[in-house]
Amino acid sequence: MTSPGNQNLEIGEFAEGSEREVEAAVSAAKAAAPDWETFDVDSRVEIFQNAADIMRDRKYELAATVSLENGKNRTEAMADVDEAIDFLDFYSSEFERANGYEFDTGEPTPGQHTTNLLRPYGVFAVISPFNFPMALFVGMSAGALITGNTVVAKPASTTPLVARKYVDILEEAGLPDGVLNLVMGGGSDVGQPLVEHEDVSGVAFTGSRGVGLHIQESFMELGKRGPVIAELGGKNPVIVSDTADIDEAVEGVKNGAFSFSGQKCSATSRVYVYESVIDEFTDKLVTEAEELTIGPATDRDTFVSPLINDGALEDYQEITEQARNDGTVHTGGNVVTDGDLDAGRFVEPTVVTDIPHEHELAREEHFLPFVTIHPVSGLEEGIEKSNDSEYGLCAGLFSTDETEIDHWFDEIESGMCYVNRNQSATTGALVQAQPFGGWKFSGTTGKFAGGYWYLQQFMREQSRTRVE
Ligand SMILES: NC(=O)c1ccc[n+]([C@@H]2O[C@H](COP(=O)([O-])OP(=O)(O)OC[C@H]3O[C@@H](n4cnc5c(N)ncnc54)[C@H](O)[C@@H]3O)[C@@H](O)[C@H]2O)c1
Ligand SMILES: N[C@@H](CCC=O)C(=O)O
Repeated sequence: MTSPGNQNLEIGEFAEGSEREVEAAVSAAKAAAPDWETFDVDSRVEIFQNAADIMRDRKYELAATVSLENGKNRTEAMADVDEAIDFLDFYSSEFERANGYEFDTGEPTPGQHTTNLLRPYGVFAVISPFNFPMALFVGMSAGALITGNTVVAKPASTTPLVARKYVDILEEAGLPDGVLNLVMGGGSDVGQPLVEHEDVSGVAFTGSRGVGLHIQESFMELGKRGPVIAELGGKNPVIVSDTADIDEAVEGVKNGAFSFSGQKCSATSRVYVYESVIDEFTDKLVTEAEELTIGPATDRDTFVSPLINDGALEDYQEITEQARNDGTVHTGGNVVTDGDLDAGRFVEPTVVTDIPHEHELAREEHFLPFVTIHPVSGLEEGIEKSNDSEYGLCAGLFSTDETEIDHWFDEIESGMCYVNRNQSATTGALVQAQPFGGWKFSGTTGKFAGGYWYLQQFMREQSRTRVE
């Protein structure tokens, strides 16, 4: 494997698993499950707290690995590692606070004594995407493991190294053999047989809508009864009102649309701007986009980093060509090959107008530095168009009118809702403070990662009554 920003730089050679490795991994996870369930709350929590400490000590090395392997710039790579540590800290403290989800429910009638508890399902498959190779791999697998399941985990085929490092960290932190099993490889060679394996009871998946729904359907068809906890894509809308501070809105949309080159499920992708301010907003966004530094992920001042693979580069060329034909490209639309950049997959941040609301460029998730701007007559039209999507992940509003803000919070169909956030209009949720998940086709459970109702999904309830 090579680095997305420099294809002359070898990251390493990695195993490509198949059904045989899946079989061995599931069998190890199944064998380890009974013992792992008997670990008490404190012993389990201690392992994940140890892992968080090790990651804090190795933060710069891990972030550098993320940068080289998946092309995140320095800030984004550090945030990825920080988020992983936050997941470990938060899930540990939550599991501890809930006493492992075991409650004494008292004496329903004299002589009877009852407890109510949540118990693990058994073996979970954890399948993660390339774009948060540390945070999402760590977060999902920690959710499954701390609740007493054993895990077979498959990272994205483009980011195996970060996953390997985390598995080693957990081993060093005290996780017993067989509790977490890593199988590297592709979606159809490893992911699909893993999901379909008869001893896999539940799946935690983050990735595209198509793959996530396919996993859910496979589970149903096979008559499996455990959960498919899937976090899927987004087509995240932002409304800019005529009462907004336009400079703040431009800053928020620029950061939301172009950080990590738009390769975030939370990326800002369509902006509905009141007609009276759309020209000012567009001109300023174009100026800002043109000032962004495009470069290797590890360079200190790089903002726009490379695309993950050749497929993404081809998609970029295709959609920008379509935008030229069907709309107006104000800036961007080109592959960047200046100097050393021809060794990587670099592209310009792209701002487009005159694309009809119904156009697929304004409806499909592209996962690229590409944003469309659309005029609206006011808040109602902005909300109607924002909600007219099969996705419901993140949304933003820029307005200084309290009535508009309250109305938008009530009406917007979205998991994460941000008002006047110049840091980013739609990206950058923090674990625990801003739990992350999607409505509609952006997720399957309505419960959010890094939130107070996440861990329970990995467990099933049991009521125990004993007559004394
Ligand atoms: N909602 C969220 O929290 C969130 C977070 C990050 C990324 N995403 C989404 O992830 C997508 C981008 O990541 P990606 O390109 O890695 O996604 P992807 O769906 O292509 O791949 C995700 C994972 O699924 C595996 N996979 C592929 N086919 C499979 C199959 N048939 N069975 C089982 N596993 C299979 C892949 O190998 C990879 O490990 C975007 O759609 C983005 O919105 C969502
Ligand atoms: N949690 C991240 C997005 C994860 C998906 O790509 C954010 O809030 O930006």
